Formats: sequence, C-alpha cells, structure tokens
Amino acid sequence: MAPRIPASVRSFPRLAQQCALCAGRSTTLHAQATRQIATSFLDKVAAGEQRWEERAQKISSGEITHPWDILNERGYIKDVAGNPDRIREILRIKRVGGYVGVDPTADSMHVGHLLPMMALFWMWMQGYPAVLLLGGSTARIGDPTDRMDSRKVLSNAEIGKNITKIHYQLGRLWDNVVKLREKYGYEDDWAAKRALYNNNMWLGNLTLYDFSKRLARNMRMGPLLSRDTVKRRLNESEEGMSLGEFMYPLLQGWDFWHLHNKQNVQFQIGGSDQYGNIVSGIEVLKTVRESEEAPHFKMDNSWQNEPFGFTVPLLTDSSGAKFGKSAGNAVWLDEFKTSPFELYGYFMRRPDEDLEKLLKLFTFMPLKQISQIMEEHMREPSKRIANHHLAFEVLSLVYGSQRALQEAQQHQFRFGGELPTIDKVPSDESGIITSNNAPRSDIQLPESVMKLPPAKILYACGLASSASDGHRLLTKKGAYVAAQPGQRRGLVPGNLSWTPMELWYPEDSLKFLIDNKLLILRKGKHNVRIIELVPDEEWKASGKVYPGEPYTGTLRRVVKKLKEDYAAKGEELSEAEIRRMLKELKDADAPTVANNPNIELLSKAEMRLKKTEEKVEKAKSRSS
Ligand SMILES: Nc1ncnc2c1ncn2[C@@H]1O[C@H](COP(=O)(O)OP(=O)(O)OP(=O)(O)O)[C@@H](O)[C@H]1O
Ligand SMILES: N[C@@H](Cc1ccc(O)cc1)C(=O)O
Repeated sequence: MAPRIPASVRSFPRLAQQCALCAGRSTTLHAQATRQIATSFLDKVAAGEQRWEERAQKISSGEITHPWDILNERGYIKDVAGNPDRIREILRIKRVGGYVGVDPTADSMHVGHLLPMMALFWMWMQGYPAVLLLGGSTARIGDPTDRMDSRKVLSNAEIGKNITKIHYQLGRLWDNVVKLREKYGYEDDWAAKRALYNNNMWLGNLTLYDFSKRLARNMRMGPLLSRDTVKRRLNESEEGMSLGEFMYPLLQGWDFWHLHNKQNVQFQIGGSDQYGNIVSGIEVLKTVRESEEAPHFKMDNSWQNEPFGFTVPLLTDSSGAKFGKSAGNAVWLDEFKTSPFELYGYFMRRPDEDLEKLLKLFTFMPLKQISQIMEEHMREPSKRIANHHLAFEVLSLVYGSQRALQEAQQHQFRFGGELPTIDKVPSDESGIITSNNAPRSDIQLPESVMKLPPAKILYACGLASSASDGHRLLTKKGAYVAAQPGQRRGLVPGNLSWTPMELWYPEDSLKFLIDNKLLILRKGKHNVRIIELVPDEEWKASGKVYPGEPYTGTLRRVVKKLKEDYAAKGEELSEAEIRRMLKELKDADAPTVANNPNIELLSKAEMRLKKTEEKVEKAKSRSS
C-alpha cells in the first residue's frame, strides 16, 4: 500500500507555498515538491504520528499519565493562559511544540532561568518539540515588565558578548538534557525536535510595513494600556515609558507567531512575571494569523490550533525576592561568576522543607525515586542526602555529570557506597573539547594584538598551540570569526553567525571588531574566545603576558630576571656574565638558547618557564 501523506506534511508551510504556485495551473511544481520529500522521511513522519495516536489512546485509558498532570504534580504550573480542559485535549491529540525565551541582557543565565526551561525539557522528554529562544533583538529594548525604570541601553559589544555566552550555555544545556534523558530511560522520539534560535533571525528583518499591516493595524490599544507595568510607568514614574518598551510584548508576540507559523509551536512557558507577555503573545499570534489575506496561506484557526501558555512559579531567595539579574541576587550558570563548587554549595544549603519541591522542579527523577530519597533524607537529615542528589542533578544539567561528580567528591559525598552513573568525557590530554569542558571563553588582550597576523591572534588567544599551528588552522579553514557569513564584515548587532578566517592582512582583522573593542573567534564546535581589547598600557600594568607576545620570550624574561635579581643586590651583570650563565643553562638543558644572537622568543618554552627559573636560581648560587 502506498504510504499516506500525514496531516502534518499536508500543512507543511513550504509545500503549501509550492502548491499555491501551481494552483489552477500545471501540476509540475506540485509533483516536483512532493517528490522532493523522500519516502523514508514520509515513513518516519507517519510512524511518529502513529506513535502519537497510540499514546493519545493510552492517555485516555489512564495507561499513561497525562503530560499536563505530570507538570502539575511536579509544581511547574502557576498561571495558565488558555482554557485548561482544552489545553489538556490539545496536548493529548497533538504533538504541539513549545518555547521559552531568554533575553541576553546579562552575560550569563542564572538558576532562576532554569525553571521555565525545566518545564519545557519535561515536555520534550514526553515527545513535544521544544525551542529555546535567545532574544537577540528583544534584548536591545529590554523587557519592561515590573520595572519602574528603563533598562540600560546595551552596546553592540555587550550584546555580542552576552549572546555568544548565553548561546553556548543554552547549547550545553541541550547536550546535557539529552544525556539526562538517556540516564532516566525516557524515550528518544525522532519527532520530538529540539532547537535553539535567536529572534534576531526574523525580528532583525521585520519591516515596518509588515509589522503595521499584519499586526499594528489590527491590534487594539486598550489591553496594552491596561497592563500593570504600563499604568505604573505612565502614572507613577517620572521617566515614563519609551515606545519601544510599550511595544515589547508585541515583539515577543511576533516571536510566538513566527515559531507557530514555521515550527508548529503552540505554547509558551515563562516565569510568573511573563504572564502578561504570554497573554499578549497569544493575542498577537491570533491577530497576525487572521490578517493573512491570501486564502491559500491562511492557517487553520480551529480549537486544535489554539495557542496557549503557562507560567512557572518564581524561584525566590530566602527573603522572598525573585532571583534575577536586576535584583542582584543571582546564582549564575557561568563557572567564572559562580563556581560549580559554589553552585553545588547553594543547593546543599537548601532547607529540609524545600527539598522535595526543588527535587521535583530541578530534576528529571521520577516522583517515586524522589519520595524514596526524601524518606532516606528524613531518617538522618544531617547527612543531607536529598541536598546531594539535588545538587548533583543540577550540576549534571548545567556542567555535565563528570563535573557534577567532581564537585560531589569535593563535598565528600558518599552515595551509600554507590557512585552515580556518569557519562565519560574525553580526557584533557585528548585535546577534544566538548560543550562541558570548553575553556574559559571571555578573555582580555591588548589592543596591539590587532596588528598581528591572524595566525598569531589565534595563538595569542589560545585557540592555536603556536603561530604555525594558527597558520595551519587558517589554511584548513578551521577557525571562524563572528561576522556576516561569507563576508569580511562584522557581526550584525543581535546576531551570532560565523565566517571562516583566512590568511588575510593584519589590518583586515580590524573589520571584525565590534564597537572597536570586541573580537569573537571560534575553533571547532565549542571552543570560543570572546576577546575584549584593553589599552596596551592597561595590559602592561596588569603584568599579564599572552602566548607569542613580542619581547616577552623566555630568554628575554630570564635575562630580565637575572638583571633584576642582581640589581636588587646592588650588582650589575656584564653581557659576558649573562652569556656565561645562559650557556650554563643551556648545558643544563634549560629551554633557552644561550648563543641565539637575536635573543629571540622561544614560544614553546613558555610553559617551562617555571622550571627554567628554578635552574637560574641554582646557576646564580653556584656563580656567587
Ligand atoms: N527567579 C526566577 N524564577 C523563575 N523564573 C525566572 C526567574 N528569573 C527569571 N525567570 C524566567 O526566565 C525567563 C527569562 O528571564 P529574563 O531574561 O527576564 O531574566 P531575569 O533574570 O528575570 O531578568 P531581570 O531580573 O533583569 O528582569 C523568563 O521567563 C523569566 O520569567
Ligand atoms: N521577555 C522575556 C524574554 C523573552 C524574549 C522573547 C520571547 O519571544 C520570549 C521571552 C524576559 O524578559 O524574561
């Protein structure tokens, strides 16, 4: 029997576009479009639909717990935007997609952000497609919700740095969620797609014409004006509100519409402060959907396609204040802002009465396992069993289970003689970089590095092991710069895209600078450097040296140190004496070349400097 075309493919937007082209005319385009979709793909889609139908029946018969009930039992649902009975039915019969958005208004996410994401990950584990959205465009305005003042306007460099850092944090979360799904044995369903997008992809190109025609013209002012934040800002704050801030919910709503149109997304999740934005988003989605004039592009608006959303409770600190960037009480997911050890410690300090709730919210453990852990914990609370489980699971999500284990060991945790199962990550010596062991991404270098050829910049920032390795990388096109794809032009603000680096002239590197001070480079998938350029004097004063920095070779430093040490004793070393000492070092196999007439820099010796200095000490004591 020929495979049937499932409903989801019939409504596939691109296909619909092709069909519209041939409507009433030749069917060649239609045939071409249909043929382009391989039968194996159709079979996969059909199998996915079949699975979903069987699942829907099992939910009806009570064989499988309804996903909405799972979210409820675990405490994820605070306020619902939509009719709960209808939502339940939609979730039962349809594999609808969901999304959570985060604005890169800081250079890291924090623990509070994990909460709406955990709800989304739980949906994904149950077979629903899930999108994490980075608000590259929306961050340029900043969500005004619950704020009495406007957010600080971010420079292109700040936005570029924030987007890059949060993009990689989100990618790492997804990698670890996949591992945790395996750990807990949840089904791997091909049709449950996962994605990470940046709303600058569509908001960056949205024309005022489209915005006005599809949305602004049809949207009423009343509901927008009656929002609490708007009323308070207009009536009580001296600063008032900018038009951009007023329009913020419309842009967030446009995201919802875009993801609905292109990715079958039908629900949005956020922290409880996002309720108003989610309600406005539903309104925007419906308004834009209805404003389609071409009948063949009009999307179905029956109840099965009703958009909805819900909020999760806010995670608060001990004083009840929302954990967040603005409140200044965030526990960060960036190891250089809050170390993994501190993050582990934060969960170790949660009081007994919060533990069950937190295990439900922050882990993928089945409820039965949580009850067992709680029983064990309450038998001997001082052992902090539940805290250790909680901290271990959160660290596995944020940094991977290998790192979680390291921190657990540091906290002297004994898992009743049984160590947790962890995924093996490549050792440091292997040189393989994964999302969980990627080195520090944000570094500083002096402005003068921009005068170096690109191979040396790669060496300076640690992406290459030497300048010649940098050269090799460039010829293989193995290094990238954040820029307009395929062009020698810097990044479009709000975007993160890459273009391969080449053996260009030093002055060409300047074209990729953001705000004249930020350069973003990458090697492989996860090895990123966000390079902030500081004035040369500031660099010099810091006493730091970068690999390959001119006039800072080992030999130079050894000579300088010899001279300084003797000068401290009130003695002056002659050239001949210095040469003799260097010769002695060479004979002692120290990594310097005594008879090098140019006193050239020996980059490889950098790491061995300490060893050399010890030998210098010995040589000095022998000669004195
Ligand atoms: N403490 C928290 N508890 C639950 N959800 C949170 C918390 N903090 C942020 N979120 C949610 O994470 C998502 C992204 O939040 P956002 O980017 O506004 O960060 P934020 O820390 O709340 O920022 P700010 O404090 O500057 O408003 C939103 O859905 C928000 O509600
Ligand atoms: N407004 C959200 C972030 C967000 C941005 C765009 C979206 O489409 C969704 C959510 C916040 O500040 O928390």
